[in-house]
Amino acid sequence: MAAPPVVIWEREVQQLLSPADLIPRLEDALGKFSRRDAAEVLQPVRTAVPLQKHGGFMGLMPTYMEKDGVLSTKFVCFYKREEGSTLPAVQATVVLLDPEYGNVKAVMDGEVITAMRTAAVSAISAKLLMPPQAEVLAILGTGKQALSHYRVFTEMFLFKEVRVWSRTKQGAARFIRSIDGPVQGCSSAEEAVRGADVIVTVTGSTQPVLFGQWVKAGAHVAAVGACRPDWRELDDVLMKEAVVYADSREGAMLESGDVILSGAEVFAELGDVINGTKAAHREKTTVFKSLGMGVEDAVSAQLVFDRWKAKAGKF
Ligand SMILES: NC(=O)c1ccc[n+]([C@@H]2O[C@H](COP(=O)([O-])OP(=O)(O)OC[C@H]3O[C@@H](n4cnc5c(N)ncnc54)[C@H](O)[C@@H]3O)[C@@H](O)[C@H]2O)c1
Ligand SMILES: O=C(O)[C@@H]1CCCCN1
Repeated sequence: MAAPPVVIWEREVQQLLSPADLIPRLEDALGKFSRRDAAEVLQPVRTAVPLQKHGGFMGLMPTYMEKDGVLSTKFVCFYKREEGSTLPAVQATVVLLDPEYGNVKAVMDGEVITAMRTAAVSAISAKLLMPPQAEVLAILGTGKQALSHYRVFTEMFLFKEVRVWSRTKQGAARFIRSIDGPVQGCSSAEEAVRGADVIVTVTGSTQPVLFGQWVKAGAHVAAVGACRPDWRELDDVLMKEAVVYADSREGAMLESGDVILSGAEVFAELGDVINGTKAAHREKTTVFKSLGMGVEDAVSAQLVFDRWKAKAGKF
């Protein structure tokens, strides 16, 4: 009989994971995913079960990395929350299994993993696609992902100015209080993004919050929210003018309202750029449409588990 699973919760995951260690593993995983070699990564588009009564979805994100011996799934519930709601917008748990025996090895909090790996993948997109000498970063939204994107982007890049916009004054004030570094609060999304070299959209909006006419030619946009086929964060002008990259082409075609409803073409996956099979058009306006992938959670969870074992002196 297999040993019972270990439970690794939020504070411990936080202590065991860092963007600097995660980024090379995520780059490797994105490249493997885009090679579509079933022995490297098997990852179907997530199943989303509607939670009609609560205005949300339960996403199931299984992944198998045969060569690396990693089998995992994330359960993630995400909701469209009304303004003023105190309930969380995203709740996640990652389960790591033994691919040979099929038993669960570890159950871990998925909040820190989701926050960190999503921001790290956006930072990889910026590293590959933002204009050279990018000076101004703008963040639209001030929730959990906004915080993790601020932390990872300011750790990885040197911006002269960071701007943030929230739909509420309280949201912006809370964000500014909780970060440890300079940031300029803006009273409109337009004010925040005009002239910005890199723009991150991390809102719970289902309608466009970023419009192409505001975006400087050559800027890079990492679009992280709007993960349902009828939800938007970006308008048609931006989607049609930009060169569009995605984490998963299939995911974008099935889940991204920004891609589906604008009719924009996905030029490449981030993994294609990492593999050198598609160009990084830094000289053009670029959009990275992030939907989030199970393989990102798989490598993050494996890293947490390896570190946990080393710390506990196990195996
Ligand atoms: N791509 C990925 O891998 C990935 C991973 C996690 C979360 N997400 C998505 O990113 C978004 C942010 O997630 P989070 O965990 O930071 O949520 P959160 O609830 O902590 O923050 C959401 C932010 O969006 C703002 N917002 C909500 N509705 C808005 C509207 N109509 N207009 C403007 N602003 C609005 C809120 O005020 C808040 O600042 C969500 O859409 C979530 O589903 C994507
Ligand atoms: O990949 C993820 O973890 C997220 C969760 C929230 C909805 C979008 N995708």
